[in-house]
Amino acid sequence: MDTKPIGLVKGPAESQHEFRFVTPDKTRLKSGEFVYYLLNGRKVICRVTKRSPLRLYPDVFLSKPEIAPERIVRALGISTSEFELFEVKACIMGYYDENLGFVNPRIPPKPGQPVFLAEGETIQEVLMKKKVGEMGSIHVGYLLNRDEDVPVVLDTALVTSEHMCILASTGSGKSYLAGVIAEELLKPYNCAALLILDPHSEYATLKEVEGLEEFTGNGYRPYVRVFDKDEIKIRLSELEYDELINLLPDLTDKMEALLKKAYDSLAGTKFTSDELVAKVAEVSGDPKDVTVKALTWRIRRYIQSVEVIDDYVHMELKDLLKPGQASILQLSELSDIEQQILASVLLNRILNARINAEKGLMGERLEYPVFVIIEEAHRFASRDAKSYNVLKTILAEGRKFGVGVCLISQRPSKIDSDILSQCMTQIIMRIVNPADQENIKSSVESIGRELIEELPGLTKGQALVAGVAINSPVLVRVRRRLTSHGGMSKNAPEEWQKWLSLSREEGPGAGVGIKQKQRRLFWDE
Ligand SMILES: Nc1ncnc2c1ncn2[C@@H]1O[C@H](COP(=O)(O)OP(=O)(O)OP(=O)(O)O)[C@@H](O)[C@H]1O
Repeated sequence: MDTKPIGLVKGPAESQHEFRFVTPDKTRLKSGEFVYYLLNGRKVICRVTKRSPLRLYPDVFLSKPEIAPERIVRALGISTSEFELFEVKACIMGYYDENLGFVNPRIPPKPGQPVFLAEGETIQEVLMKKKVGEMGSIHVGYLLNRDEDVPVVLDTALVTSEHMCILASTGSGKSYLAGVIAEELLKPYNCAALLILDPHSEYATLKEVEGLEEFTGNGYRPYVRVFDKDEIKIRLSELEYDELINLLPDLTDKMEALLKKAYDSLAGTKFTSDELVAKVAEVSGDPKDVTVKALTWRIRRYIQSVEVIDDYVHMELKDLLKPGQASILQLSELSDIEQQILASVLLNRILNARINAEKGLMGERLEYPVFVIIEEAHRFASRDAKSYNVLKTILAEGRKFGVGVCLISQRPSKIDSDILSQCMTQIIMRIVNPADQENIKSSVESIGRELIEELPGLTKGQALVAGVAINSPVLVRVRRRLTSHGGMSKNAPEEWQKWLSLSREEGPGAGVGIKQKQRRLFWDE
């Protein structure tokens, strides 16, 4: 890296946090790049926030597109360097002190003081709380503006305790990145207890980690368990009263009162739907009453027919959540309501099990912190979702009990802002929708306006990472996945042509053979 200054400080600093410098550099000092100045021999890292030309070519020099303005300037005997100076605004981040960690000196540089482009090593030392492969680290990718690979690494402890969100328009690479984070969490330097709510069945490919060398060490090998629809069960008696009435449509006040009485007298037992029906009849005092009949019909029609709710079977938390294991719940075949109720019941049980373990209380316990990745989070975290209340509680209080959440969404404006603002690490990729951009500006305070403006210009696999798990917001190109990505965009023309060439091979009338081959082609490859 060049150790010559890249610019000189212009005038007195605007505040303790910001200053401007002048540079002839035409290409390197983009918004989001890092520079430094020296303070008592220490390198104080600053982030470039804006760059503007100091002097523009007169319009008349630009009137003939076939003649470059530099040629006109030279023909007039003026130096082109006069027109090639830029003013750059920089925001002071701080320096790294071995004892104190990251320190903001609050002493801006003096006018005329040199400014240098920060070396990758300095950026890592000052801005990253962890190094690649260090215990408790998540290597998400590399700095976007650099040709050399400057790793961007997050602090797992802060990501998992203070929650995270990944927000972007569809197709920007959210689930690819979430896969990278899940891989990191399953590495031997993390051994996470991870649960993934996967409404599009995109994460099953993480199972490949079990056979990869990179994930083993000191006798450790991660385990990935994929639960499909038939294995995803919650017991009826685990439902809160509110969740129960949410499942039953058009309840009259009388029906609700009856159900509440029956529910309360069964509370604490592992009751079945038949027992609930019997209890409704019993507490009413008149089993032939029309309200009893109407309520019984609803319980049979709307609870006994919902596959995810079972009288006896439920998923054991200890099977779902273990250090070194990822459990992937494939929810694609469940209705929205079933998904929300499942999330609500499961998250409630997880939180209670952690509270029991931390406070030494009786009941179901989980003895270690857990991390839950929730795809399509707007479905679970909007105010009208049945899982809203428990998510709100976990986002507010989960930190104390070791329940961390990663919310992933392409519609952040639909996520309640109280919930979003509790995600203390934010990864934001390309966002085009203005309502979503506004929502991010208001709920994600740590990101400056100038960085938010970069969001529409990001391309697939590029992200803005900010928050507690890193010392400064940075622009990142996401690293390559070690496992395959389950949510690959389909290449339709390629698949159409494969299908046709197969059907030609088989010849006309070979419909059954074509179907079999086609199935093999699309699903087994
Ligand atoms: N960092 C990356 N490197 C290489 N390919 C990537 C990267 N990120 C995303 N892609 C590719 O871009 C496509 C879309 O990515 P992905 O499925 O992660 O998007 P998404 O934001 O989750 O979309 P959706 O909201 O529709 O689920 C996929 O084909 C994926 O393989």
